This record gives sequence, C-alpha cells and structure tokens, in this order.
Amino acid sequence: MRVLGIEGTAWAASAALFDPETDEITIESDAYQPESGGIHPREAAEHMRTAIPAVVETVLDEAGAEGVDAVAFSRGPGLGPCLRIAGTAARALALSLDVPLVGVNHMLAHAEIGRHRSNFDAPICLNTSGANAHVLGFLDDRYRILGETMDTGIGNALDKFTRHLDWSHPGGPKVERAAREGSYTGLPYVVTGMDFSFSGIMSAAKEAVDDGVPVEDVCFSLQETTFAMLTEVAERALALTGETELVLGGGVGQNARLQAMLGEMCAARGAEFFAPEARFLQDNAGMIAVLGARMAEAGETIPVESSRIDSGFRPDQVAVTWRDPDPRRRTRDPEADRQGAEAVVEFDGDRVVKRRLPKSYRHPALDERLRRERVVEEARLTSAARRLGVPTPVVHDVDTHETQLVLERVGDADLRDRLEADAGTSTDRVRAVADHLARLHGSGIVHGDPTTRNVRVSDGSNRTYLIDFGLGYYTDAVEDHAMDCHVLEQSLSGTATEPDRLREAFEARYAERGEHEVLDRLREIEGRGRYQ
Ligand SMILES: C[C@@H](O)[C@H](NC(=O)OP(=O)(O)OC[C@H]1O[C@@H](n2cnc3c(N)ncnc32)[C@H](O)[C@@H]1O)C(=O)O
Ligand SMILES: Nc1ncnc2c1ncn2[C@@H]1O[C@H](COP(=O)(O)OP(=O)(O)OP(=O)(O)O)[C@@H](O)[C@H]1O
Ligand SMILES: [Fe+2]
Repeated sequence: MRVLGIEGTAWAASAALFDPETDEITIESDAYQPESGGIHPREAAEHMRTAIPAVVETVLDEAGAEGVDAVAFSRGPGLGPCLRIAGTAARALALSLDVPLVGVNHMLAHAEIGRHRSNFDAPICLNTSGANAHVLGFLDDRYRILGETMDTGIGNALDKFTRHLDWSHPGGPKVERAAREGSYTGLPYVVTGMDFSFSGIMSAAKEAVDDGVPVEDVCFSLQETTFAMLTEVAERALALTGETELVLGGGVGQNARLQAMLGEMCAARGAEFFAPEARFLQDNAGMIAVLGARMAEAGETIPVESSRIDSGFRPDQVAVTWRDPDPRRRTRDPEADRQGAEAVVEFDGDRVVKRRLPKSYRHPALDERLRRERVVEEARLTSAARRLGVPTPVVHDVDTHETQLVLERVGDADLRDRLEADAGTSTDRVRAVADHLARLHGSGIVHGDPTTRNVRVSDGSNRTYLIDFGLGYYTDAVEDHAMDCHVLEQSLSGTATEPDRLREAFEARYAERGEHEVLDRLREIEGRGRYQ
C-alpha cells in the first residue's frame, strides 16, 4: 500500500510518498520563514496555499500518481488556517485519484516514526516539538499521555526567548549554537511527577540576559535545565511503565545535547534509545505517510464528508487499531525491578536504603543541587506527613552528604502492580490515596509525584502508604494541590486497564475530604489547550 502524505500544521508544507515494500520514503518540503517575529498563522496559511500543491506535484512527478493507494494528511493539532488548507488539498487529491483518505494525528506521527525506524516493540516516546512536549506510553488500545507541558511546547519556549534577543525564527538551533560557548548559571527547575512547565524558566532567562549575564551562558543553562527536565520525566515514564526502550520525536529532538542526555540516561539504566534522522524529527510528511499506511492497512480510512480538521487533536483521543498491545507489560516481575527514576533502592530486612546517585546526564551543579534538595525534602515531608496521620515510612537515617536515606520498608507491592486486583480492592486503595492527598493538602503539603509507583499497598490489609516525597514542598496554592491530583490520575491512565472507574472513585472521595476548588482547578488543568 503506497501512501502519499501531506503535512501542513504550521511551518512545513510537505508531501511524501511511502512505499512499505521497499521502506523507501521520498519527502519534499518547503518551509515558511517569517520575515520578523514568530509564526504568523495567516502568513503561514498563505505559504501553504501555494507551497502544498507544489510539493505534492513534485512528489507525484517523481513517484507517478498511478501507484498511490491512499492519501494521508495531518488532521491536527496545529494552526487552524494552515490545517484547513492542507486538509482541503488532501481531500481534493483523494477524490481526484479515487483513493481512500486517512486523517493522521500529527503528534502520533512524531511518535510512531521513531518506532518505525527503530523497530522497537513498545517504546516510551518523548515528543519535543515546537508547540508540544509530552511523554507517551502505549497501553491496551491507546497511547497514554504520561506527562506533558503545563504551558508552552519546548520549541516555542526557546523561540520566544530568542525573540526577546531579536534573533530570527526559529530560535532553537541558534540557542544550540550559542550554548557551545556558554557555562552554567542557575535557573528554576520545574517538574511535578511527569509534568513540567517552561514559562517561569523562560522569564528567569530573559531577566538574566537583561541583567547582563552573557547570552551564551543563558543559552547553555536553558538547554541544561529544560533538557534535564525532559530527560528526567522520560526516565520516570520508563520506571513507571517498566519499559526499556525510548524514542525521541519532534523538531527540538534534532538538538545534539538533548539526544546526548537521553542516550546517557538510557545507557545508565540499561534501556535502549533511538532518535530518528533529522528529516524525520522536524515536521515532515514522511511520518504522516508512514503512519497513514499503517492506519490504512488496518482499515482506518475516513469518508471525505467527516474529515474535518481538529486543531486541538490530542494523541490519546485516537483508538489505535494498527498495533498489538504491548506483549511484555503484564509479564514482568515487578519486585525484581527496584530501579526508580531517581534513586537506587536496596532492601535490607525491614529497612530500605535509598541512594540518589549522581546522574551523569545532568550538569554537575544542577545534579548536586537537585539531589541534595530532594533528600532533605523527602526526609522532612515523609516525617511531617506521618505526624498528620498519613501512612508513610519511618525515616531511620538521613545522610545529605551521600544523598542517602534509610527508611522503614512498607507495603508488599506498588499500587501499579495491584491495579488489576479485584475491583473493590483497587477502588478502596485509590480512595485511600484520595484521603491521604486531601489530608496533606489540608495542611499545606504537596506530594509532588503521587504516581501509582509511589503508593505502596499491603496484600493482607487495607494499609496504603505514600512514599517518595522528594519532589514535595509546602504550599496552600490550589493549583499545586490540583496538580497532585492530576499526576495521580495521569499515572492511573498510564498503568490501569480501566482508569475511568478508578479516577471517579478518587475524585468522589477527594470531593468528600478535600477542597472543592481543587477539583474545579483539576478540570481546568485537564482542559488547558496545549496548542499555543
Ligand atoms: C503541531 C505542529 O505544527 C508542531 N510542529 C512543530 O513545532 O515543528 P517541529 O519541526 O516539530 O519543531 C520546530 C521547533 O524545533 C525547534 N528546533 C529545531 N532545531 C532545533 C535545535 N537544533 N535545537 C533546539 N530546537 C530546535 C525550533 O526552534 C522550533 O521551535 C508540533 O509538532 O508541535
Ligand atoms: N519505604 C519503602 N518501602 C517499600 N518499598 C519501597 C520503599 N521505598 C521505595 N520502595 C520501592 O522502590 C521503588 C522506587 O522507590 P522511589 O519511588 O522512592 O524511588 P525514585 O527513584 O524516587 O522513583 P521515582 O522518581 O520513579 O518515583 C518504589 O516504587 C518501591 O517499589
Ligand atoms: Fe510537529
């Protein structure tokens, strides 16, 4: 099945032909370059109007229209005016060639091209593009968003920073070049579970430049900080799901420093890492044609009448019928797997020794700071939570120099590995987590990382413990309390076959025990448009 792909979500007018028999992918692209500032949606759409027919024609000239069995196009997410033009071109072409039409989710295409090129079975995918940044895992029939940006995509964040410097668009490659001459200066580091945000860091970076810190140093630190955050959440996703493969997607993925950090993180934990070639990382129609072919083979074509574009199209909205469920996810031995994202954990009788070893992918100054802060916070908040009546391990010893804790060993398993227990029991356990979080929030404590791997459960009783307070802190901010709930729910989605029932149970109990405004804010967080 030879598929012609069309891409036009924002800046790249691109057409491609994919032939699954030979695995040959011909791509023809024409980039929109703003005269000044960032991408102007109307101007970009004007570019699409002339450039898309031209790139399509070039590809058809090369490949011959007779051999095209389907037309695939980026249905979203993206800029509405651009998507509409690309969509119209795709529909017209499908009708004139008399072949089926396939509507592709652009972010799934970024993810799947890595799987396709690597031949990995079930990788975690880190998408780092202009308007998006998220970690995806595949479970049952769907990609799950395990974590994502709470404000802008990573590329847009870098581009906005360089606009402040009056550098031309796109800024990402220029930051990379300037960073080669830079040295480290501190910037905020913002990670909650597997979610993260860039706006505070970017404001601090602009301020630093205005205050006279050399631009090269700020560029260097921007990369060190934001890429370490992305690497950390990718590692947390590997630890949470137990997967051992990672693929990278999106335009920022062309950055050599980001690739090096991810490669180093994976090597250190015995996982495999793959980054596709640059032409498949930046927006391109090749990835649309490849996923389009998979979808068409599985019968996922759409009638022209119902092929509307969707500028807010999220990757977890797509029912995935073109690949098998992860064959390994359910057969691992969870208790053999003691490798967290941050720490190495060893059992010593009824005690647990938790060491945060240096992470070689992180800049040493940042690494030192994070490990020290987290050990101190973990010891302090684990004990504070206990005093509030929330079951947590007793802290036996804290060594900030060695960044090591000795904790009481609690529970028999991580909640992650008991979610498929009988419905009543797993619901009760999730309710207990709601009790614990509501109680912590009531006293101004945020856990910071309440995933299903940071809840320990006992098999013989209803005891449910919270562990791993290293990302916790004190605040009464509703937003931060809601983020805790969001992290828990996202991890349920990433690890449970039937997350909806569990999420409902969590919220019903939190509504009884916690503040209503927190759940209202939770709705708002979930509804935040990520395309900006
Ligand atoms: C929805 C769609 O339109 C959008 N596409 C997109 O953002 O284009 P993409 O090609 O994936 O990424 C472009 C971004 O990638 C950044 N970029 C390109 N090369 C870079 C480099 N070497 N280092 C850092 N950033 C880089 C650019 O600055 C720009 O922000 C998306 O995928 O979010
Ligand atoms: N006190 C404890 N009692 C029993 N098991 C524990 C305890 N602390 C940690 N573990 C086990 O070790 C695993 C990793 O521990 P922990 O979550 O604290 O490390 P981490 O590296 O910070 O992980 P992450 O950042 O991925 O959440 C836990 O999922 C749990 O199975
Ligand atoms: Fe993209």
